[in-house]
Amino acid sequence: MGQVQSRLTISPTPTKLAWMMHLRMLTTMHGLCEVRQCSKRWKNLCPQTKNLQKCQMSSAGSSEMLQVTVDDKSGIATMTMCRPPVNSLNLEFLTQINIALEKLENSKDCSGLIITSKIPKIFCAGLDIMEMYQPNVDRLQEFWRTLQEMYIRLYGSQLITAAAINGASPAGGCLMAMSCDYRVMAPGYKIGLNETQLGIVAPFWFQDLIINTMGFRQSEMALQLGTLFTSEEALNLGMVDKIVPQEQVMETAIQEIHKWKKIPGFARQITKSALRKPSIDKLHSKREEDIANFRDFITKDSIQKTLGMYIESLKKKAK
Ligand SMILES: CC/C=C\CC/C=C/CC(=O)SCCNC(=O)CCNC(=O)[C@H](O)C(C)(C)COP(=O)(O)OP(=O)(O)OC[C@H]1O[C@@H](n2cnc3c(N)ncnc32)[C@H](O)[C@@H]1OP(=O)(O)O
Repeated sequence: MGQVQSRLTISPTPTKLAWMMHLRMLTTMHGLCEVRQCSKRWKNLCPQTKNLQKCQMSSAGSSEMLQVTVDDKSGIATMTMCRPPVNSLNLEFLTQINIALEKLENSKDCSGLIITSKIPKIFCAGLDIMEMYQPNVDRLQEFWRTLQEMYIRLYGSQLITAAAINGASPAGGCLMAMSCDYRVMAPGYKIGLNETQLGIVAPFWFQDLIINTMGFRQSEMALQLGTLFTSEEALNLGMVDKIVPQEQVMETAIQEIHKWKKIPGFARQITKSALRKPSIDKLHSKREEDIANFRDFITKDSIQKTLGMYIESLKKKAK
């Protein structure tokens, strides 16, 4: 990538639910208008946002879960996930992604976004299963709301968005990739909505997203069977748009965004919004119902038992 203008590093946050709720309230309160007033560089963020970042960093420790860089010349941002071992999405990680998405969305200097991973062979393992196993119910609901938020922000983004899928991308990882405008993937990995294989159910908005991406019939089969597709199968189905060797994934995503940037932005954005708005509106209108449904489903004894067995199988496999 060319000259990097600035870098925003968001580090892990404390785990307390109260803090997460506070964070959400702050991001809502200091959302659109304040961030718009921010200067060109991330380091000149508005006071409220700066404080927010300081809080996060000071309570953080040294690991970096999400790195965001913005290329000065092209206005293309790169969001690199780095939450070992497999970039699974827990409440804190999702919150950081949402904060970064909000900032990028409201920066007049950013026109495109690439999402990728720093973890070898893994794009994103989907939701952190530990969030759903023996959960605290308040946190579980907040977790789901934060995932909804990520989908609404990413699928509804005005930016040109691309997923540079440089590793495995099951379930929530596939959701994240499909929420982008374009997907370029390296060969030899798996991607798909495999929820039924875990004994859980992809909610209606996951279903709508895959249907919007690759059509009803193929989605119907993929969802019921919980199929994880190879990169090549995903390309044939239209789940991803291009396969290139691993080392070319990022550069290809950048080139693709450049191509999209040649289209008048206003026309492209209105078109995108018209196409995606019905799905986003549907989730908005059923948001609380969807959270309650998720909570009631996940906390069932039978589902807890199934999740416990799945966790065990993952642990055994990892040994
Ligand atoms: C009404 C609606 C109701 C419910 C809807 C709920 C929707 C859920 C959507 C989801 O996203 S569910 C999550 C689905 N994800 C998966 O099934 C992925 C499972 N993981 C894998 O298949 C593999 O780990 C991998 C292909 C991603 C990577 O393979 P590999 O490189 O061989 O790593 P390991 O399998 O050895 O795993 C390393 C380490 O990471 C832990 N782990 C893996 N995935 C997750 C995860 N999603 N959440 C939390 N932890 C995960 C795994 O247990 C290993 O941990 P150790 O402590 O044993 O090292």
